[in-house]
Amino acid sequence: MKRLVIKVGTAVLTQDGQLAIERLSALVDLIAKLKNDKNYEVILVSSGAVGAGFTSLQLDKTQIANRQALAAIGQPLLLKNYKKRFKEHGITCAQMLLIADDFDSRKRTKNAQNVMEILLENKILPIINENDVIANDELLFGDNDQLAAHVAYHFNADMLAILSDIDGYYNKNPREYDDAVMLKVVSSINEEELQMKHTANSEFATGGIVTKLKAADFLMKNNIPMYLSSGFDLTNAYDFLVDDNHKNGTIFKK
Ligand SMILES: Nc1ncnc2c1ncn2[C@@H]1O[C@H](COP(=O)(O)OP(=O)(O)O)[C@@H](O)[C@H]1O
Ligand SMILES: N[C@@H](CCC(=O)OP(=O)(O)O)C(=O)O
Repeated sequence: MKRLVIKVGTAVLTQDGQLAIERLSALVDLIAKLKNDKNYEVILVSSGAVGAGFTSLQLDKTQIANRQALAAIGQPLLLKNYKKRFKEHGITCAQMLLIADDFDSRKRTKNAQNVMEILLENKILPIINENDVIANDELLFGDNDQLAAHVAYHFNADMLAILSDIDGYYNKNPREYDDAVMLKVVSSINEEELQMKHTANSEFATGGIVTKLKAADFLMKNNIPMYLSSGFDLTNAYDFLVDDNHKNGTIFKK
């Protein structure tokens, strides 16, 4: 049986200060298809708590403690929406809030692994986010891309799929250069690419392309492939994840 981790970013889940419910629903439909039709085990890593929190309370999001408070407000809102839509497919959700440090502790990792196996055995959909309230450094410098990579590794996934606001990895930033070309298969990432400036495209996001490259680099070193594709238009994700047909999007694989 295949075990997939799917990570979705803030830009996909929010629009103009609101939750992008249509995109969230489309993501839910894709995951339901993978679980119900293909019998895959799926783990969802979802950003969007800070953005969702801002829909209820407009705190100054340049302050780290405010962003943490927004995450605390937004996380249940996000889960409420996921739960409602997954229920329409007969899927029950569970929430796991983790920070990078949790994977430094063997005991904590083992506890989380035990819980994960019980959830997956029972066909539950685990939804993971960073535990933003306590993850001070993470909110400033970290991101869910790398958390998702650690989730894929520690929970023995066969692949990580990142559904982003960009449809793949290009030889240069496609938002700055019209002649940028998508790299469909990437088998190594060099130091220079890993040191590029953080360039998150949405105001509530912390990632950017570099965090995706770091996630891919970590996974490639551990022989787990990563797929990067659009979370706005899921056509390519359906082709690849449901139909095993790599028409577009980037596969990072050694
Ligand atoms: N070489 C590149 N290929 C693709 N995207 C790039 C590249 N360089 C910079 N970017 C930027 O990275 C963004 C993706 O990161 P981000 O906005 O954080 O996505 P997400 O919200 O899905 O985590 C793209 O929208 C693009 O603006
Ligand atoms: N934990 C934060 C996510 C921050 C983050 O990594 O965002 P993104 O770069 O869009 O994946 C939240 O839920 O708002």
